[in-house]
Amino acid sequence: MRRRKKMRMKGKVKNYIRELVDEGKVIHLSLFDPDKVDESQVYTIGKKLVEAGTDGFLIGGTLGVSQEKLDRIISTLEEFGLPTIIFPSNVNLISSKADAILFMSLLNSDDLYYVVGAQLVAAPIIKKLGLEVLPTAYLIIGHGGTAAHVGKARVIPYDNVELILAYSLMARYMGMEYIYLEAGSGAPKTVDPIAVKVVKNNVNGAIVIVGGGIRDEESGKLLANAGADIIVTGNIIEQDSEKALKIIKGIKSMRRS
Ligand SMILES: CC(C)=CCC/C(C)=C/CC/C(C)=C/CC/C(C)=C/COP(=O)(O)OP(=O)(O)O
Ligand SMILES: O=P(O)(O)OC[C@@H](O)CO
Ligand SMILES: [Mg+2]
Repeated sequence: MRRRKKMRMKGKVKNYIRELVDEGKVIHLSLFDPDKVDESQVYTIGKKLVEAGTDGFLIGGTLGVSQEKLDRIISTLEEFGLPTIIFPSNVNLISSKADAILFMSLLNSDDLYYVVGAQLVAAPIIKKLGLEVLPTAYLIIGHGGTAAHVGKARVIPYDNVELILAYSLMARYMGMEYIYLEAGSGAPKTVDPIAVKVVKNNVNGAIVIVGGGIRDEESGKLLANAGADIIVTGNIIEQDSEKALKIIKGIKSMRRS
């Protein structure tokens, strides 16, 4: 594989995503959880994911993420010249090595800390580090997983499309540009494609990210067809990287009309 020239994506991630979306492409982002991944495998797995067509990397986890390991994993993934985007669970996951951060607010949390508290503490640090900010509404739906527990989320039922849409509209009206519909890492079921379709069709100008429990090509394509702009997979990369490559290839073969 021709190594993409090592272009710094700092400050260019938002445009990179927007261009891919405008070209009618469905974006795939590979999630590396520093607490779960074997560091010696990061380059090898990353290389396979890039060859399969992944568009960039999310790096983050809920528990057990040390700053040192986070930095080392980001630096390794930087080699591929694709965006490295922090997927934070708390303020300890801010690293100058990354190109951007999903500046997430867990809008359906019962704890203000996860709505505006962590964000308040993080903001001046992000400014100092010059990290590009992707303003994101993080909505935990259905199963929720570790993130729901840690983030004290009042999980939105899978089938409550009306509520998912209301949260998404609220987020957009507050100026957020990305809406992350999260079923939770390792969820037994993904977010419902119907919910994705309703959000994509009704929330003007938002980039819709979908993740949680996507374990096969079929579900990846279903969610992409329903309107997801960005598909995220994490656990399947850790558990069955061959399957992860299939999911990526399936998504990357799609073109929006
Ligand atoms: C903006 C900043 C710096 C912090 C706030 C971030 C927020 C809103 C956190 C609240 C919700 C939360 C705990 C999000 C975690 C997102 C995440 C890293 C999910 C990935 O989950 P995994 O850690 O991979 O799950 P498992 O390890 O259980 O598979
Ligand atoms: O690990 P999976 O289930 O792919 O989920 C990805 C991401 O949405 C987790 O927060
Ligand atoms: Mg984790």
